Amino acid sequence: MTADGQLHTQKPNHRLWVIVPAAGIGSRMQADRPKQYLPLGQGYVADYTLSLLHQALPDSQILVPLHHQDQWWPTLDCATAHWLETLPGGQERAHSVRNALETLTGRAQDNDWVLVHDIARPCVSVGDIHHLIATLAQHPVGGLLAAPVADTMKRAQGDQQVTETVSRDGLWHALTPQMFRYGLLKQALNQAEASHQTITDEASAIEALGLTPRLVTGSRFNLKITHPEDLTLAEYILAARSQQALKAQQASAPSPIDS
Ligand SMILES: Nc1ccn([C@@H]2O[C@H](COP(=O)(O)OP(=O)(O)OP(=O)(O)O)[C@@H](O)[C@H]2O)c(=O)n1
Ligand SMILES: C[C@](O)(CO)[C@H](O)COP(=O)(O)O
Repeated sequence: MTADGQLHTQKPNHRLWVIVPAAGIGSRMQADRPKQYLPLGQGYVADYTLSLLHQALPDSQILVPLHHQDQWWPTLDCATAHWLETLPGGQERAHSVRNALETLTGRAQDNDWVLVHDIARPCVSVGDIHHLIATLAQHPVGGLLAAPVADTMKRAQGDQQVTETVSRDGLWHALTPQMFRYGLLKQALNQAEASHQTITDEASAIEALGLTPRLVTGSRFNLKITHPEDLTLAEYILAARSQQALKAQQASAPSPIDS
């Protein structure tokens, strides 16, 4: 990784592998198909996420754990891309990530970085991905994109009666990508599995080893599509981003008097 934070993946001893867990069924979305295959913009949710990751990390292989009954993957524009490989997912997200790490046995070295990003987060930006990689370049543990909690947080009983207000001081929303070294992440997830620990992100498995992942501030636009209204939000975010890109392109284009 060079000083400019760009990851120039040289030969095997400084590789960055990308894992995109995509074996969920999106039950909370209440749609007729898994949410990663719902239409978004000009394509599907999965198309956006995968093509953005490839744009950010063109030299990295992207491993995509899929549900064993996934019938939609072949409909993606990028399904046959050489930089992608699919593999069987698992019962939980952590199992899907573990399966991908197993696939890398004999290919990845312990010191290689592994970046894990939800397929359900199509609005992540290239800038945030590069910022995460640059910030963690020399970090001994690794870390994750995160956004500080801005709302007052309440805890409630099952009937939504408030039981307490939870201090938001030091509270962050864990986002993805999350990035750790191959050997450590494999050890952490295997340990979590062996101790029957329920984990919902890679960082919590690392924390269970007594280590301290680094939070890297990321955009709140990097939402995880989970409930129906999230898809509408994602449409707005991507539309605004392409509008910004168009304006920037127009601003940098030579005006007629320049030519
Ligand atoms: N066994 C699983 C479960 C989830 N995921 C992936 O993990 C990410 C985050 O999970 P979540 O948002 O919970 O997705 P789903 O499990 O599909 O959603 P739900 O919990 O509503 O069913 C998603 O990209 C999902 O595809 C996975 O690879 N393997
Ligand atoms: C990994 C994650 O996106 C970080 O916020 C989140 O934990 C995934 O949780 P899910 O229940 O699998 O959506």
